[in-house]
Amino acid sequence: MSEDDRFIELDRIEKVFDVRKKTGFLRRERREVRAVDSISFTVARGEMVGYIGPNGAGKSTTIKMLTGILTPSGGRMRVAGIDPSRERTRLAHRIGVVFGQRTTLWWDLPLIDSYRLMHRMYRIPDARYRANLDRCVELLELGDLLDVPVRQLSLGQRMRGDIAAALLHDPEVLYLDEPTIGLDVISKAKVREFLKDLNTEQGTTVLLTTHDLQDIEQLCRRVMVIDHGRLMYDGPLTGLHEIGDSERTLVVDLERELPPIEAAPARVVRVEGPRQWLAFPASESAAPLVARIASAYPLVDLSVREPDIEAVIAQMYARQAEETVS
Ligand SMILES: Nc1ncnc2c1ncn2[C@@H]1O[C@H](COP(=O)(O)OP(=O)(O)OP(=O)(O)O)[C@@H](O)[C@H]1O
Repeated sequence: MSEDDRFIELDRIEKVFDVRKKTGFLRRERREVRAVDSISFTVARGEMVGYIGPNGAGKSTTIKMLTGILTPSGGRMRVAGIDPSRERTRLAHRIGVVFGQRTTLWWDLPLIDSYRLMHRMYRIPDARYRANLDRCVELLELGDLLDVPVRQLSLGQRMRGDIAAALLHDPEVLYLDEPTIGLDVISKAKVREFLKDLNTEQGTTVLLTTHDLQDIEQLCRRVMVIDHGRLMYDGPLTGLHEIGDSERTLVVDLERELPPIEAAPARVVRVEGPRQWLAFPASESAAPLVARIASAYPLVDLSVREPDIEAVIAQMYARQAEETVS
């Protein structure tokens, strides 16, 4: 494996928090929280990977370790050849971070002043700063916002401002923690479009944490699923359907109301007038089923619906929980 193939590398990384809880007047109970539990993965230079999981799964803790904010309790980690917790400042010049729930911009200053401060803090060469700022202002449509104090920006405007701030120093890696949270549909589309271009045109490596599965569907070919600090899945988004053992749905419009269609292994799950919904295993090909129904029933229209990823993940967690109990 070349250096570029292991641009981000985690080898059995752990993070254990020591939590002290008050249980009485003078009594405190110590408890260990294993937020990240022996996680290993590599991300190649230029990849865009989704990092998903339920609340408290360990996503933010992983990202904080990748930036050097937190030191792992065990394991080995490298980002662009650098050990994040040992050389946090050196790494800072090579990575950009956007935390959707928190801004890195100066609240009371006009947007442009935050950028000027970052220009100096990161010692970005003037020409590069100008070029990056111009590109971000154009693509993220920030032109009219540069003189507005950050606190007056809408959430979507602020998020675009934060993304630009993370990119002024030309980072090779961008970590995004919930970049579309709370945004309206149009702002989400703008942010996604920008990230897609950034990845394909600039070759920026992106690790994306999100609860919005459309972010993943539209941006990432590879997805990692984490739960209880453990990596449960690492592969293409389409593979999640398979391991979720999920079903696809055939929506059939008939010429008139008829008794439920018989077409095993598909089964009718809903009927509304002449429209019937049939569920069938996602692993089965739809073509023979469609052909059989078309030859035996008076069809007007027909469509296949893919399983909902959210449902697939929920199913995956449920199965994992069952396995733990049994
Ligand atoms: N500083 C801390 N001290 C103690 N426990 C912590 C600390 N930070 C996180 N945890 C715990 O570690 C676990 C993982 O938290 P983390 O924030 O990484 O999850 P997450 O996947 O990012 O969740 P969310 O989607 O809700 O942001 C949780 O049980 C959390 O309570």
